[in-house]
Amino acid sequence: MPRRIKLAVIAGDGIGPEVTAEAVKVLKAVLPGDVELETTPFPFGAGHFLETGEILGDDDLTALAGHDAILLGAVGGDPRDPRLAGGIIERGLLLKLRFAFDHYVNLRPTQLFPSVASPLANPGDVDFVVVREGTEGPYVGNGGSIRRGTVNEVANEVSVNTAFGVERLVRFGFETANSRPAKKLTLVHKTNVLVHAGGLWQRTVDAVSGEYPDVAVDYQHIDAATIHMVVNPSRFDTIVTDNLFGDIITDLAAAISGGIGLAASANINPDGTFPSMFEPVHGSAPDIAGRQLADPTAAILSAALLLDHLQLADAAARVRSAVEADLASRGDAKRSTSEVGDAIAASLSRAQN
Ligand SMILES: NC(=O)c1ccc[n+]([C@@H]2O[C@H](COP(=O)([O-])OP(=O)(O)OC[C@H]3O[C@@H](n4cnc5c(N)ncnc54)[C@H](O)[C@@H]3O)[C@@H](O)[C@H]2O)c1
Ligand SMILES: CC(C)[C@H](C(=O)O)[C@@H](O)C(=O)O
Ligand SMILES: [Mg+2]
Repeated sequence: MPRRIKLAVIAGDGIGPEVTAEAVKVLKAVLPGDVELETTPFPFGAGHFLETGEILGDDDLTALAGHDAILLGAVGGDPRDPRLAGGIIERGLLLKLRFAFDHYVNLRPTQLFPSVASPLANPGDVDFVVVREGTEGPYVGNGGSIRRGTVNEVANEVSVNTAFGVERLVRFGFETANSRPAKKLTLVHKTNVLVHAGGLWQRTVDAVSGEYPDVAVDYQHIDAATIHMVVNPSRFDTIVTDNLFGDIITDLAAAISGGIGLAASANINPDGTFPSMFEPVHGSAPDIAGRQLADPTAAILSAALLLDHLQLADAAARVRSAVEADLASRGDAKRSTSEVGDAIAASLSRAQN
């Protein structure tokens, strides 16, 4: 019996459909003959909301939950569109998925491939992974505003950090660090100012570190971490951090390692109760959408993370090698989104035969 993978595909908005098509193409090219890929498209996104008024209902969550994994392109429209104000898509769709499916690990690997130029003069060996918490922090929606629109307005956005949530993330961080050659974990936070949340994170790292004697532990404040990431990124191996710091630092990580078009991510539910979701770090890029200008590499590398998650490590490694070879072969000539996907898929199909 061939193994069947049921993949839900939320192509989304802007460049989402363009890059997702290439990721699916690559998945089809790399999967061994005894693995069948069944993709089911879901229309969610800003465009779907504007057409139908629907964002993501309970029935939709039930339908998605019946899949082995979710591949997402990007969602979100023009930030100036008043109909999309208040993060209606980001909160009502993307974060709702991450929260409903308990994607408490947001894994964002950063690697400077040998042939890729970094804006840093001396990047050194850039190879680290950010283990970002995905279901807590200031993202939970615990906030509000009083006297809205007046000069006396007061707005709150409370960061929620639970012992349960921090510990499970920190444990995943130590497992990740322990599995990597450098075995180094850096907690990134702001313990000098956010003393309550920071204290919980620091105490949790201290407590769990006792179980991982081979992992060296370091700490950096988020502001200093941005300096180190630019001046000496090779000092990082595994970064453990909260939801918001992780969001910001992974855009910086992308920028130093070849750009946002190469940055992949995985929203993981490690115990497998719910499907994990794989998506590029980037957004829907309305400024370049619909013109085949987007680099699909981030989506393709996200598909490699999906393969890892489904225990298809060989296929994942082959996608990464094909991407590495493709990056090395890139000259000055601009290729379209589908030309990049075609080239990577073709090299995988050739290797298969
Ligand atoms: N996971 C997601 O769905 C996700 C993530 C981030 C932002 N968003 C949403 O996307 C919309 C646009 O957000 P933004 O402009 O802040 O960020 P963005 O990542 O969409 O774009 C930032 C810049 O990077 C460029 N870029 C992004 N992806 C690229 C690619 N694959 N190849 C080449 N260039 C690329 C864009 O052209 C733009 O100049 C917003 O609605 C935002 O909320 C969604
Ligand atoms: C669109 C937004 C909600 C999202 C986040 O902040 O997590 C994005 O920036 C990301 O990095 O995936
Ligand atoms: Mg982000």
